[in-house]
Amino acid sequence: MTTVPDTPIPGTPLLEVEHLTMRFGGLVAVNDVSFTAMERQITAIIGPNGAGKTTMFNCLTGFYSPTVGRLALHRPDGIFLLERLEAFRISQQAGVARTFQNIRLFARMSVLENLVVAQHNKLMKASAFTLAGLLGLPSYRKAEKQAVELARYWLDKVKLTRFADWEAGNLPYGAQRRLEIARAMCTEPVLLCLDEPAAGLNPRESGDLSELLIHIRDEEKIGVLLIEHDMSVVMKISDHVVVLDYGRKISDGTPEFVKADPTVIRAYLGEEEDEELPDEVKRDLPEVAEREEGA
Ligand SMILES: Nc1ncnc2c1ncn2[C@@H]1O[C@H](COP(=O)(O)OP(=O)(O)OP(=O)(O)O)[C@@H](O)[C@H]1O
Repeated sequence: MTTVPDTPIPGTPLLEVEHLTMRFGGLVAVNDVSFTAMERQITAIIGPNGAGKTTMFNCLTGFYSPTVGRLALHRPDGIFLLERLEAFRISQQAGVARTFQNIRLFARMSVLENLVVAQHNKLMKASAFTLAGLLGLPSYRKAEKQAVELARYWLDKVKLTRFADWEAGNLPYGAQRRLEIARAMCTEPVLLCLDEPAAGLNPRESGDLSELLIHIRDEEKIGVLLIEHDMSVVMKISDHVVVLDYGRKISDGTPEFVKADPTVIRAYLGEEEDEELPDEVKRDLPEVAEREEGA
C-alpha cells in the first residue's frame, strides 16, 4: 500500500505528537501516530468508529499513560512533555483543557457556578489554600471577582448569560455542550481538546458551535484539537485534518486534501463498497493503481 503524502500545514507548532502508540493487552488502539497541531489553528482528528481517536485524547490528557510516544506541548514558558505528567498537571500546569463525549457538568449547580468552580485552582492559590478565603482578605476577594468576571465573559460568548442562574442540568442539550466549552475556556488553556462537541446537535446548534470555535481560534488565539464525526463542521472550520483508521494515521493535510484522498474515502465506505465508488475515484485507489501499473 502506498503511503499518503502529507500536505504541509504552515504555522508554529503547538503540540507535537511523535510515534504515539497505546496498547491494551494485544489490541493496539493507537499505532505509531505522528502529527503536529499548530498554534491558533483548529486541528480535527477524524476516523471511523474505533479508530483510536478518544484513546489518543486520553493519552494527551493523562487519562492513559501511552505505551510509546512523545507528546510535546510548546508553551511560551517552555516545552511540556505530556506523557510524563499526571492528568491534573496536564490541565493545571500545562494548560490543556478537554471536554468529553458525554456531558460532565455539575448538573445541580447553577450555570454561573459551573464556570466559577472551573477556576478552583486559581482561587485556591489566591486563598493560600483556604486561610485568606476564610478571612476574606482583599487578595482573595479580588481573585473571586476576577473569576466571576471571566465566567460572565464566557457566558456571553456562549450566549448563556440569561441562563446564568439556571441549574446546568436543566439547560437544553445544545446549551449544555456550549457550557462545557465555556467551562474548559475558564481554565485559560493553551490547547482546547473537544471530544465530539457536535454530537446530538441540530443544524442551528452546530452552526453556533462552529462560530464559537472560530471565535476561540481567531479572537482568543487558542489552538483547538477536535474529534468530530460531523463532517459539515469539520470541513467548514478546520485548518488541518488528521485521519485515523484502525489506530493508524492514514491521511494528514488540509480539509480539501483529506476530502479528496481515496484512502480516506475507502476507510469511510469500507472495502465492500468499492463497487459503489465513481470510476475516477476507484482509479486513484492505491491497490487499483498498483494493479494497473503491474498489468
Ligand atoms: N480502556 C480500554 N481497554 C481496552 N480497549 C480499549 C480501551 N479503550 C479503547 N479501547 C479499544 O481501542 C479501540 C479504539 O477505541 P477509541 O474509543 O479510541 O476509538 P474512537 O475512534 O474514539 O471511536 P468512536 O468514534 O466510536 O468514539 C477500540 O477497539 C476500543 O474498543
